[in-house]
Amino acid sequence: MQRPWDDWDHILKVDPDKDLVDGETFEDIAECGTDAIEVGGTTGVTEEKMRWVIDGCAEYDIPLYIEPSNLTNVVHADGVDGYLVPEVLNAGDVAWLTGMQKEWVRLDDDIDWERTYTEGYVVLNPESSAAIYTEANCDLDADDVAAYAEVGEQMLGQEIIYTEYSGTFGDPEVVAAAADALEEAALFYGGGIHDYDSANTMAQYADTVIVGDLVHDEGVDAVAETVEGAKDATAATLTD
Ligand SMILES: CC(C)=CCC/C(C)=C/CC/C(C)=C/CC/C(C)=C/COP(=O)(O)OP(=O)(O)O
Ligand SMILES: O=P(O)(O)OC[C@@H](O)CO
Ligand SMILES: [Mg+2]
Repeated sequence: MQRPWDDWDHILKVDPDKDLVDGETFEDIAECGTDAIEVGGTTGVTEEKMRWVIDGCAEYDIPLYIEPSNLTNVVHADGVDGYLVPEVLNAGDVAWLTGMQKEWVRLDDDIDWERTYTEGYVVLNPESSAAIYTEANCDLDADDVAAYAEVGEQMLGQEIIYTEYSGTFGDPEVVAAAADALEEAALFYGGGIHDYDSANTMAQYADTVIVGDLVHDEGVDAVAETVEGAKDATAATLTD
């Protein structure tokens, strides 16, 4: 079955709690070459801030997905193409696997299941907000991460496994092990991608790389380089 992310090599994750670089606009963001925009962040994301980004990006012809981090930042608005809901496979508290999801389903009467997908996260940077909030067990070696990826796909039916090193560049061997463990599920990688080479390295293993803080810290030209790195890795795989 065709999935929206099948052709995505690169996602730009915009954090509504962070500013754009001075002088840059949502139009610049939409046109930086990325395949899709995911809107989300762990801390400080309110409905109002979420709407600011969604409204800013909605008019451009690029897939726009909300990645909620809590119940209050799921926004239904024109221009939103869908929802990518985290399920943290290595969370220390089951609230981050099924608890918040249960509350969302209980309280939101407008969930469009046709456009709602889940991401089976393995959170791997113990210093990230995501790890701290979810009390994730990040003390995992490559075999552990590969096993989580397999559990996610084979036992929990996840179509996306997301190796998440938010804020720091991860270990390519760990990401490679996760890639080897998957059959059909897509492997997402995010964390610390900041230039052509870092994107190119992880895109050799991951189906899709996600770039976050770079857009807020350095801007769209730096992001465009990472798009190139990711696309070149995919092209090299196709000609192998
Ligand atoms: C069901 C609903 C409505 C929500 C589910 C919420 C869940 C399970 C969230 C899981 C973990 C999480 C907080 C994911 C958000 C995505 C993410 C990891 C964003 C990156 O955040 P960081 O870079 O760690 O934090 P900053 O915001 O500080 O940059
Ligand atoms: O901000 P960075 O480190 O690029 O991480 C991207 C993304 O995986 C965060 O959820
Ligand atoms: Mg971040």
